[in-house]
Amino acid sequence: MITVIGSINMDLVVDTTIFPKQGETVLGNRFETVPGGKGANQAVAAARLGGEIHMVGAVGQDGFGEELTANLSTEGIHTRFVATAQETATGIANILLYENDNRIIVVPGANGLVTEAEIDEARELIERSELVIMQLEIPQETVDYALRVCKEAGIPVLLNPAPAKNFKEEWMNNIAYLTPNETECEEIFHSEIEEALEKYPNRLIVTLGAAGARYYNGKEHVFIEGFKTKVVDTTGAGDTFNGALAYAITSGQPLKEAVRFANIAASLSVEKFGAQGGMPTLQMVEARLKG
Ligand SMILES: Nc1ncnc2c1ncn2[C@@H]1O[C@H](COP(=O)(O)OP(=O)(O)OP(=O)(O)O)[C@@H](O)[C@H]1O
Ligand SMILES: [K+]
Repeated sequence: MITVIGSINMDLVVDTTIFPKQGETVLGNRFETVPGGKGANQAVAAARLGGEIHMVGAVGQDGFGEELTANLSTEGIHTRFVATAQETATGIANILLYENDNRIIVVPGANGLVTEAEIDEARELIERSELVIMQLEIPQETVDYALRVCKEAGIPVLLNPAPAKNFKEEWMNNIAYLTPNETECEEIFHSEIEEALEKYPNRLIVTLGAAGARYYNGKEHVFIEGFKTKVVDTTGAGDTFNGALAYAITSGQPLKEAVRFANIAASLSVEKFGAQGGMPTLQMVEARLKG
């Protein structure tokens, strides 16, 4: 059983060919609301593969909150510890798609109210988990506290350090697996990737986009190649990688196989639109692994 402690957002996606200047109004092409937030996305990725997943987080007392909680339940995720905050709205990400790139404004809302009290409430659940997954879209103090709770209980933590600016290197003592992409790795360790990897053998796994992922096994650098595929939308690739890595590790796969499994799962996710849209089932990953 895996517990995910993290963010739950509604992504408000606007696709436009004209970008407004200050004070200007333009007409966009398309608008969609899609469930997101790194916490929820990683929970969905692991659940699609068949993992038993509990989510710890918060939404507001509004329509988006209801919709997002229902979405998690539909994916088979336990939501008993998804709190409904009275004081603030559900977290949102306002995503503007423009000229094959994006501009994003995140309003954390209820995600900012995932506090130590919520961790205490879920403590019994956390202590029963085989693995806890976290990211950095909830308050830093909460991550700090949850890491200490997990350390005391001997529960391994997989931490996806995004956004990287919220990471503290002292946390490494309490982290079993850290999964930055290359930019995040440099931002966190202020050194060459090789040097950081050698400092944390079998614990620091750096994702390399289409190229796959790498880590250091104590003797040599290990590169696990990505699976070449036709990309539709890479949103959610990192989240799929993390959810799948957690699932594979708790299924008893050695690190090398687990990273290969996560690469394959993430390669399937980039073939479809949206963060959660392309997250694969176990059968889909196994079929691609067999080639
Ligand atoms: N174009 C691609 N083709 C195949 N696999 C991909 C591609 N892009 C990403 N992946 C897979 O997704 C994983 C995570 O990608 P990446 O290193 O870009 O992380 P990220 O920056 O956190 O992703 P994102 O923020 O886009 O979700 C990679 O390790 C790889 O397995
Ligand atoms: K996708």
